[in-house]
Amino acid sequence: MLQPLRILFRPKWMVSRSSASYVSRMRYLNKIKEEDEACRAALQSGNIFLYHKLAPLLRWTDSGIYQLPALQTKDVEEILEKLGEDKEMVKESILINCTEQNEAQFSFDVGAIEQAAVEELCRGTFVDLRKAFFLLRGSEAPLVARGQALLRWHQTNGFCSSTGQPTQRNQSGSQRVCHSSGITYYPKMSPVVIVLVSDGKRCLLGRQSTFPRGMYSALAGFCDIGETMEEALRREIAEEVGLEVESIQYSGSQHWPFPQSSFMVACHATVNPNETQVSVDKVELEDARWFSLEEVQEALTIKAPPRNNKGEPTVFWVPPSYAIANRLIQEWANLQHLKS
Ligand SMILES: NC(=O)C1=CN([C@@H]2O[C@H](COP(=O)(O)OP(=O)(O)OC[C@H]3O[C@@H](n4cnc5c(N)ncnc54)[C@H](O)[C@@H]3O)[C@@H](O)[C@H]2O)C=CC1
Ligand SMILES: [Mg+2]
Repeated sequence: MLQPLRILFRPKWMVSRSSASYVSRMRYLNKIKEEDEACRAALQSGNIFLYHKLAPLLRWTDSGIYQLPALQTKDVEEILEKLGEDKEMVKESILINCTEQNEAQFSFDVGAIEQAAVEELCRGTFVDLRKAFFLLRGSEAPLVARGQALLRWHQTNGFCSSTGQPTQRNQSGSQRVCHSSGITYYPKMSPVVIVLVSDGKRCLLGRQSTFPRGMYSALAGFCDIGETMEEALRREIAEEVGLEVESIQYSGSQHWPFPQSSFMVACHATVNPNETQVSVDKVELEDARWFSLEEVQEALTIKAPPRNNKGEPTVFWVPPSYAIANRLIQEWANLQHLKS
């Protein structure tokens, strides 16, 4: 049922980049991920993003977005010393990526230290990622989310679920081992399918009661263990809106940090235009309904929805551009134009 991959969107990395530099960067990253000594050396000259109880340190800019300050390891050591902490703590940093100049990037949670003191020394603020995510630059948002996801995973996997003994991380933080049982634990994501259903003329969007007022999104659901992505997609649509999909086309994927790490696999799907009667599962969704191209186009133009005096949005709007749901909706609208 899954149709062959067709590139609807051209990711930025496909545009023009020398493959040699990409290959050498990935090999370097893999080396420092796997080899403790190499990772310790990379940390010496690396960049660190600070978090406080998982809230990233950010700076508000004049252009109305947050900027992610990258601190040098020696700066973080200095801050720790100024605050009377052991500078060796910096070795707890977790490797998240490396720049095109092969500078390793790490995340480090200073949750045990007084928040305001660190904020003052760093000239930034620790902001809840839910509030900051859509106010970050497109290149920085995935990095912040990845750093947070890895820190959260380490903070919640300190003990072996088989023996109850403490687990030990490697230097990069790419795994944790229980030496008593020999079990190795790796950071985990939950696979989720997200799908934009179309009947050929309209698309189906739904909202959960927890969504901000007026916001509708593509339908999504966690994959059950042992399921293929296609099976999960078919089941979720049947469960949530009582429809049976006829065809599926893969679009793209995204790491999504909320509420925890999900691996979002985004697809388009079609239903029989003669069988479009929606029956909403009210436990999962507050509402789901068909939207015309005109309605969707209007919603796609809204950057920040107008709000009433209680601060609630007053119009129909869709998730912002970083959310893969937005990309699905945009692709669907583009396709309708090509058809007409
Ligand atoms: N990036 C994007 O554009 C969008 C992302 N999403 C994300 O997709 C995810 C899944 O969507 P839902 O409709 O909520 O899923 P869903 O339809 O599977 O319902 C959620 C329920 O599934 C169960 N569940 C099963 N496995 C779970 C797991 N590993 N983690 C948490 N709950 C699990 C829980 O009972 C939970 O209440 C959400 O985390 C949401 O944030 C949703 C829409 C847009
Ligand atoms: Mg759902």
